[in-house]
Amino acid sequence: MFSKIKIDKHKKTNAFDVLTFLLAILTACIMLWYQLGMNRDLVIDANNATARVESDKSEGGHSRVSFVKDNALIMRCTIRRSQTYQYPYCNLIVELTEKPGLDLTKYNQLFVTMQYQSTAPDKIRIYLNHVFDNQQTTTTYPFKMNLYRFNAENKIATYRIQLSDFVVPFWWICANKVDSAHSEFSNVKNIMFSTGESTKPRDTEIKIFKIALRGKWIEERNLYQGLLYIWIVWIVSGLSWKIYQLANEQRQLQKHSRNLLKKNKALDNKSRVLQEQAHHDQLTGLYNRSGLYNALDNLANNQFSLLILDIDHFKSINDELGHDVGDSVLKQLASVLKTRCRESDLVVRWGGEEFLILCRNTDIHQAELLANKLRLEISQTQFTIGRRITCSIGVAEKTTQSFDELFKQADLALYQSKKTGRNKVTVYQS
Ligand SMILES: Nc1nc2c(ncn2[C@@H]2O[C@H](COP(=O)(O)OP(=O)(O)OP(=O)(O)O)[C@@H](O)[C@H]2O)c(=O)[nH]1
Repeated sequence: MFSKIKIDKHKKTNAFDVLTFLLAILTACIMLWYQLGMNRDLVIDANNATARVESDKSEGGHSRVSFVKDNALIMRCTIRRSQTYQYPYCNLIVELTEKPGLDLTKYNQLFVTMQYQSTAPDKIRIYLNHVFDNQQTTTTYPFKMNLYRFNAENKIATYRIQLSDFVVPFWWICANKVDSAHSEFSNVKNIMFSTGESTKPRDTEIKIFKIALRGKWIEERNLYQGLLYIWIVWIVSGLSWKIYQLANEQRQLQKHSRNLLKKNKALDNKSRVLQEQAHHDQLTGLYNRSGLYNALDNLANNQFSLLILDIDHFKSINDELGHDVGDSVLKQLASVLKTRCRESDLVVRWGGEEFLILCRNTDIHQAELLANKLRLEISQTQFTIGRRITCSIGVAEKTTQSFDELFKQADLALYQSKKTGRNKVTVYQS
């Protein structure tokens, strides 16, 4: 009878939670993958590299340099002082590309596998030489030198250098007459290994076995930003979906509640009708026994009198004219009783041709008067059957006795009326 509202909230919540959990796992996997892998590598092997050497000779220096390619790029250099050039050096230049330059911004680490020997201690310099691709540059040099200095050991070792640790050397800033300069890697032509800044005469050897550049497929910032956006979109969509679901459920509940109210009202009406029917006699419409007992509950402390009215020789009407005619007499008599009694009186069909009239706030004398009035009225009523109908009445007053006792007293009085000739009113005498 009642419609069920389908709110599968639990299932929906679970699906959202499971998907959120999966997204969290996926996020963790991506972050782990990023830390352990997701690398892009550019490897320059000594055997395949294009390299050359140079010394300060071109600038008036006396240093000597030689180059050998034998499983490694080997530069041997003798640093010598000179009167004409005061910064002696040797350079081993490894070309990255034949084209103008390589974009190294996608890389963040430089790995160099090398060995360094020197008769006097000094640092090594690595330059990443960025070439300016427009001809309008105002600098003295056509390239920007990104420098990193470090102590190399006299054994084969791999050095890991962050590209962010490269700086533009002070002499380059001075030579180009600029206030400051930031390292730049978008168009790097070559990697240059240079002897240190010491002017002390010495013999040095630099062996380069392998150069590698490593970067991530995606920048760390972009990755975390992307993940953040995905989570924001997910949470906002999830919340919107939940709000939509809640609104939907609320609508359903409101609809259901309206339906229930309607049904409740209909049931109330039906119950009222059934209650009315249960308390009334179907033939006459008067109260029945159940209606009387229901009314008695509210009359416990009230003063009232009881009349029991019984039609005289009713059986003969039934026998002679038929049951239907008898029914019509009962209906007509009920109508007379209803019309003649007060609103506050309770007119009851007790059963068969017997009626009870319960008169509120009525003493025995008033009740007797009413009984006689009714008896007279009935005896003078023109019944449709065209026969005179009379009735006998017994009257008793409620004092302290129970209703059953009161009924017995009125019934005794009725019996007296019948016994002494009918069409009579008898008042119970205790
Ligand atoms: N038509 C009809 N008759 C009923 C109904 N209920 C009871 N009766 C009849 O009422 C008659 C009552 O008869 P009795 O108890 O002998 O009483 P009476 O004939 O009125 O005789 P007294 O009461 O002694 O005057 C019976 O014939 C019942 O069948 C009813 O609902 N309709």
